Amino acid sequence: MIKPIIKDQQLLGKKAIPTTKADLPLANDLIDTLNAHQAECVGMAANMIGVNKNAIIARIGPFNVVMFNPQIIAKSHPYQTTEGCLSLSGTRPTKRYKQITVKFHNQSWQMQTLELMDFAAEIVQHEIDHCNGIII
Ligand SMILES: CSCC[C@H](NC=O)C(=O)O
Repeated sequence: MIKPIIKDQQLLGKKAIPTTKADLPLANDLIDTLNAHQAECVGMAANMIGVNKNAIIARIGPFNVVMFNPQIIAKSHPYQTTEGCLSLSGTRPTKRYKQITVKFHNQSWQMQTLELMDFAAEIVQHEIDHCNGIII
């Protein structure tokens, strides 16, 4: 189901609760809501759709990749960039890493590890920040 986007900075400032297998259906709302905003958005965290759980979605090339309890286990090549967010007006400067390795439970609740670079890595870092209550 398409959910409204949360803009309340106090709600978005909370650290997300770890997900369990019971949270798998959340993937459908993340996919539907991201698809509804595909013109202006490349990723979302569950708290942006009103669910304070540790889950994100990222558009990686043609794929919508849902990650439960994503964790960055390696990162390299820091750089400065500027990002915007559906939950925020304007843009803000931030530090990101060009290359990351992220570990997560996928939509079959299997542990998966992905190495990501450039924009895909940037999206995942942005969404994991949301799960930690950090908005850019
Ligand atoms: C480059 S990272 C930006 C991610 C952002 N999504 C919001 O959480 C968006 O604009 O889609």
